[in-house]
Amino acid sequence: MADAVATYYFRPKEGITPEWAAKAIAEEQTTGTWTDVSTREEYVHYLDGQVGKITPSGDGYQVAIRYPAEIFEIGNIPQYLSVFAGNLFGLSRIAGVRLLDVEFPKEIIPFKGPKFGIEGVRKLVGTTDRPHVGTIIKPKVGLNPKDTAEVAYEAAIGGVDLIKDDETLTDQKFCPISERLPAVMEKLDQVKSETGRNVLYAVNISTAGDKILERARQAKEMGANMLMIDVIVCGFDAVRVIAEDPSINLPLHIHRTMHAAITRNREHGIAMRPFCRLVRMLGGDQLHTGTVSGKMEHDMQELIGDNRTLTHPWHGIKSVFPVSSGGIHPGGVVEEIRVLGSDLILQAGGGIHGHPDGTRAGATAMRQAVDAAMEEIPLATYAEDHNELRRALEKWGKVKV
Ligand SMILES: O=C(O)[C@H](O)COP(=O)(O)O
Ligand SMILES: [Mg+2]
Repeated sequence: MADAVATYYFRPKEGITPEWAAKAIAEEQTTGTWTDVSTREEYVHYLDGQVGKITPSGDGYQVAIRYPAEIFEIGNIPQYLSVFAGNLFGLSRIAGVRLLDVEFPKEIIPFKGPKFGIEGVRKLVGTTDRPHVGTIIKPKVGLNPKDTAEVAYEAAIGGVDLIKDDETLTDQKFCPISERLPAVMEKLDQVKSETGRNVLYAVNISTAGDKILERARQAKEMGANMLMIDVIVCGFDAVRVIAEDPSINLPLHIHRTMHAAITRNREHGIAMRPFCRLVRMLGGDQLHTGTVSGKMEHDMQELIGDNRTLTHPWHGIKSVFPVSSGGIHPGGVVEEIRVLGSDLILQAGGGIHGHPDGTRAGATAMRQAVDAAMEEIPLATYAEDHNELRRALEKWGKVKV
């Protein structure tokens, strides 16, 4: 069996050598502890972590640690995480340590991955190469089911391919799924009969571990055509449970609320990359990875690499649609596509519902911006005879998000 290799950035505290720190990580995560122990029998050493070459990186170092495949309980993601990303973060002689990436050998990926992937989602929507445009209904909480459906209709008729709930909207009293989902689907059916376009609605089924599968099945019965999961707060296994259930068979939109508590610090925590790999192997079809032009903190090189991790060939597992979301508006669309390519979902909440002429015009403006980018026509030129785009650029063209 091939080994798994995890790459870490780390910075030892003063007086601690990088060699000591890297060995401490490898030992803590495999067969050692803070001192030698008489119970570490000779026969357990085949599970030892192997420390690779240590190279300087920023204010610290980078190292690859090889974990023998046998240390993993195949298919047990909580256990995998405890190996790659467990106790090591708390070692007090190391000032900071960040898990940057994991090379997973095929042998420890017993999962089927996305059922749809980029190609499958494109088929549902009926596109070939342009980026998809999505919207998050705003305000993120508070609207009743009827108004939610009305906003969804306006966005869909204006041109979006995808509508999604926001991360904090689940099944509260003011907008229960049992009323919201049928109301939105009815409006999307109306859009289908009026325009022929198939628009997806990712209803947020995030909930407790013992309820999520039931909630997913109920959503399917109520006519859902996509499901959304907040992966960090629900846990990675939530994606697997839903993706593997044969009765569901719907594309999964994966939001990463809370990720920045883990991913944002460049010196400590876990980069987005390992999360991208986990979501892909576990069956997410779309995943938020960040934006080039939006409101959330990001590192451009990491973002580009994260999106590639989702879209490039990998162990024969289907690709995942990367989602740019958070402070996106028509003025940023060209830059997003230039840097991230067109296998991308551009999702705007404020950047659609905040359009001076309302949601429908906001959705149309986003689509016009995508068309301009695909036709390689400068946005300002395209806006001259596309009123919705012009009005959006007047409002946000010079705004620093
Ligand atoms: O969940 C998201 O991605 C955000 O709610 C995006 O909202 P915004 O486009 O208004 O920033
Ligand atoms: Mg949100």
